[in-house]
Amino acid sequence: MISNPSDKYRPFVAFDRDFSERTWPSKRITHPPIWMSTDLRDGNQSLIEPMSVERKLRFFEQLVKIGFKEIEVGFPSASQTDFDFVRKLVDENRIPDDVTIIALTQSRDDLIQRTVESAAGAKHAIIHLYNACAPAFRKIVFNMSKDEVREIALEGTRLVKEYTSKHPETSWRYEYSPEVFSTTEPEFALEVCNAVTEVWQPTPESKIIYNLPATIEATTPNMYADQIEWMHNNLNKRDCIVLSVHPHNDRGTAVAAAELAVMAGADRIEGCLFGNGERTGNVDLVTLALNLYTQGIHPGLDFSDIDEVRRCVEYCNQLPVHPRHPYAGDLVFTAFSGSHQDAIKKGFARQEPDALWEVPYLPIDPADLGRSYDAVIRVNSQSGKGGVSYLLESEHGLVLPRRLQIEFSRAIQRVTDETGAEVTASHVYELFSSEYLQQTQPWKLIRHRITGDPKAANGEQFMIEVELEENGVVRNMVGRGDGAISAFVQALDLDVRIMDYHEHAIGTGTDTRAASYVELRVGESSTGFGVGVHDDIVTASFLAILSAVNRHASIENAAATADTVAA
Ligand SMILES: CC(=O)SCCNC(=O)CCNC(=O)[C@H](O)C(C)(C)COP(=O)(O)OP(=O)(O)OC[C@H]1O[C@@H](n2cnc3c(N)ncnc32)[C@H](O)[C@@H]1OP(=O)(O)O
Ligand SMILES: CC(C)C(=O)C(=O)O
Repeated sequence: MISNPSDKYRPFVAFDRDFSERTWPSKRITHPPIWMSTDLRDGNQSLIEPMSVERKLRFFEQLVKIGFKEIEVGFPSASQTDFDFVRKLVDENRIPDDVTIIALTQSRDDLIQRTVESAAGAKHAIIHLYNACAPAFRKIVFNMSKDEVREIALEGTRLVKEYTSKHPETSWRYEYSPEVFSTTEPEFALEVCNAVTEVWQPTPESKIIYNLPATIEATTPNMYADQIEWMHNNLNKRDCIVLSVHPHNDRGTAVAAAELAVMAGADRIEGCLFGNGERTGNVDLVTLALNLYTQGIHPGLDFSDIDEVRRCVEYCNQLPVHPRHPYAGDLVFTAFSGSHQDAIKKGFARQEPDALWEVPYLPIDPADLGRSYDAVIRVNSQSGKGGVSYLLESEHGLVLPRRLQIEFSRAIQRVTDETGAEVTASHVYELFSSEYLQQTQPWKLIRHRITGDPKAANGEQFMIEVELEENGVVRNMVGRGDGAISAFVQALDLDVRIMDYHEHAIGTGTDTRAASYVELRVGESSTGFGVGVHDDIVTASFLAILSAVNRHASIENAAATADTVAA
């Protein structure tokens, strides 16, 4: 990089005066624009390996399924593949009646003729003609004056009119793009478009499309919006015009540019799915459509199986969609960090099925896009109790009390810190199970029998006879209490106090099981949890007590071993 970039680059300025009449900043988008997919043309021409006819067909069918009514199908005069593809669509009646195909051409006689030939016979078709109008292109590419460049557009328009009139079986429309509009003087772009209007003679019933491309994105989206609003205000016969935009993403702001352009008066947007296209891409139509959806406006495009769309596009373009791509990436409905997981978990728990969407951190309900909640929360070293407990609850129905969540997430943290890797949902359960459910040393429950006597003295209403193993040795013990749990604790004859107790059912119907969580203090030690899961709720609570006692013993043993080693 050079030390003073202003020696090499100048800020782009569209107007040589302030465009103070702008109104777009206070506008809101209230309905979707007309969408035009240029995946099969602008998207295709940017690929390392352009699509075969088979891939193009598959893409076309996907676009129709999503709900596009305008689809640019290629640059038929550029290659036999493109020409054959368009003919195949027409000859094999593959274009639904409510879909209009678009074919792009340079403004050259032979190319226009072949383009019209490719689409002739379709029910509805648009011939899209372009020529670059920006100063650098006039000087470098064409070496022409403004008048000569305007004449390229007018001559092309006359030829499109002439050749299309020979095929009245097709309902033709016309689209003109002053290519590189983004860096063209607005007055000149206006002059060319108004002159084209005089030649084409559009009507309110049969409108012309003026597409104003940011062929190269040159400035901030607000300036593009100014350019669009100025054209919107000044074009002749505005009621006979569909005003279209075609933003590229050179500065990474194509989506914003398109949105502001719609606020500024654009009726239509051209772009590609997931932002494929020349260099940094065309504007991403998926993001635009779903941005609208999250504002409560149906875009008229259906992305309710976004993974299927993504797979199709990846196959056809032979390019991956980034894992963080808005709405569609593999990781966009996944939270790794603890506070995000905690908030998402709480959000899901409170979200009513038909209420306004309010889950923190998730701008859209993944289910609306056919994504599942399962992938929402994943656990690594950045995760806290929220993610861990969400996985146990969603996968295994275990609703951990808050202090147990904290206790167990420390165990997970130790593993993720050691490995540096993500812990899968099944690994979380394995760790939980070995930490709490499979602790059978020193105590293991064999069987028990409880009898109750309501007339017995206080604290003696329940009697338990319990068979246990202590370090593999069978022991039969008896205890009494005012409940089954206190009777069991008495039978154990250990210095333990139950500090907290929770229980809940897992599942419904005949498959219902019970989970018990016990927070227990042994002697004067700090408290620790135990968990029991069983078909019978009383047995689950005994298992939870033994789990807590056994965990305490194993922690003590580990500490004693560490002391011995240190000594
Ligand atoms: C921004 C965009 O995406 S625009 C679309 C771009 N896409 C493509 O170009 C892909 C398909 N194109 C092609 O395959 C070829 O360009 C073809 C087949 C259309 C034409 O090929 P060629 O005849 O070899 O011409 P080439 O592509 O080199 O174009 C350059 C010539 O066309 C002229 N030209 C460029 N654009 C236009 C235009 N829109 N209208 C008229 N003439 C044009 C140039 O001034 C140049 O003329 P010159 O040879 O007299 O100097
Ligand atoms: C032909 C035009 C619309 C184009 O693709 C562009 O300017 O990017």
